[in-house]
Amino acid sequence: MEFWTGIESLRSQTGGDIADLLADEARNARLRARHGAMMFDASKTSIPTAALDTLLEMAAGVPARRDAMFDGAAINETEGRAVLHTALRGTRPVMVDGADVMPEVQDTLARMRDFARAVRDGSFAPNGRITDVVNIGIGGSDLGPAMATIALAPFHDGPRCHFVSNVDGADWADTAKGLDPKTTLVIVASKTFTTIETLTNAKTAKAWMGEAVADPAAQFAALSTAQDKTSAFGIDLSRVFGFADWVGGRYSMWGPIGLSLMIAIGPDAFDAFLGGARSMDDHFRTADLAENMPVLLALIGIWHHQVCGYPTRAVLPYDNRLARLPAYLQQLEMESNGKGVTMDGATLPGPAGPVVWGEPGTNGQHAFYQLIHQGRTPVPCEFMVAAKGHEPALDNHHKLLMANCLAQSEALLRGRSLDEAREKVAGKFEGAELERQAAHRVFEGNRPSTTLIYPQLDPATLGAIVALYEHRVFVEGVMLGINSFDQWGVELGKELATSLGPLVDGADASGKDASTQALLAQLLAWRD
Ligand SMILES: O=P(O)(O)OC[C@H]1O[C@H](O)[C@H](O)[C@@H](O)[C@@H]1O
Repeated sequence: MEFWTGIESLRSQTGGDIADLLADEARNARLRARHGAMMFDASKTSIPTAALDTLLEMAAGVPARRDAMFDGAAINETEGRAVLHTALRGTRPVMVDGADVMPEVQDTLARMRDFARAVRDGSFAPNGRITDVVNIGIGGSDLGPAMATIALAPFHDGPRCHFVSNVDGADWADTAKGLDPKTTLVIVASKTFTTIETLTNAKTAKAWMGEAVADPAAQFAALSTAQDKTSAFGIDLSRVFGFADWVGGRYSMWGPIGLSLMIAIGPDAFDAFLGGARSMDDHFRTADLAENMPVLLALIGIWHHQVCGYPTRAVLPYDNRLARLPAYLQQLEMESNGKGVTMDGATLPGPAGPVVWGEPGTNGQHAFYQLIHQGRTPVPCEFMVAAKGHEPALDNHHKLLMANCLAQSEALLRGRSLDEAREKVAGKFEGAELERQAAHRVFEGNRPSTTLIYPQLDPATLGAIVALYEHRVFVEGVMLGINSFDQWGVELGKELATSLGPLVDGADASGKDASTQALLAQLLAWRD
């Protein structure tokens, strides 16, 4: 069925009562997917079984495209590239342009392991044992390892890892403050090695190190597809870890871009992380569409955004160590599917990806949940929670965390009726004031949420969660008929920043619009 025709046909099925729908256990079971020890439950949404069937029909083209991706076809058509981040964690041969890419992937992984071990055991110690690692990168060369390094804190047994991304000198300055240049390893992570933020920070780091050691470049490593540029920067090829252009930046933490994570948690735990993602790949490749977890997430996403018209979705991990997951998913989802053009160049007839945002629970509850519960625009909430924390002595905290997570999805579902609200305030107010006070305490309810649960956040589980979201983005992109693997929308700002460079140094700004001229004039006046 043609996608937008299908979307139109589904609109008449929206607005159902979730509590009523939940009475149908056969429906609920179809909205639950399991993989390994993970369970995803989407039964607290308004999707009726018939709509799920239609959405599954609309996804009929996904398997062929999925297989093309795993097999190395050039599905990133605007850049003429294969999309093979799955090969970075894979074991099967994959042919690109007639050659198997896996030997090189394995070889680079083996070099990363050797280097990570040498840093961790102190055999790599140009000016003393490495105590701190600073990853300098931005976007896909930062968010993945930064998110995962926080997520896997209980598994850290290597040097401390820091992440500098912003061109704002504050980022570097605040990070460098506590560091000893003699015992710091700087990893410059940039797929292209042309990103101005990263190169600016890398040069600053080199100068900082040069004040303390004779050969600063000896304490630098680089992660990039551009070895000519890493060499020009002065980094010896033995510490350059390359990858091919078929790895998209926001899909790259499974390979060299994950080096800082590997140094933090060790090569074995990193292997477990890859293994978790690989198991999700296998599930995605082989499970029936109706039982396929990434497919189910994608169908829920399409139901909420394209069919129901909800403009955003919130990712709410009740897992403090997943604090950076929403930021990571913002890039993964919004850079991949924030598109307005179909693969063949036509304007999309409807919206592509939604706005993705979020914060860990329970913090968000005391900040923005007010709007989620009583604002006029429903926000589909994607909760996640583990059965166990990593602090057995603080299990009372973990039980509260689980109770809060479940309570929020229940509150969104049930709401509070006017009668219940009246009961709450009866005795405190009377007459018209009672009615007024009660009205403020009404929760509409019937608000959708999904919940992903898992036994404990460990490397394999994190790998599986991230791969789950990667494939969800893929399925949504295929169904929308867009290219999820380019990012032309970030180019214009970069070009204009280059043209503004001389202007912030005082060059003639008369070619700029009136607003830009006024802002520039005031900024420059304040610099005098
Ligand atoms: O890894 P790099 O080449 O330095 O790129 C870093 C980031 O910059 C770009 O602007 C893209 O939007 C991102 O997809 C990319 O991850």
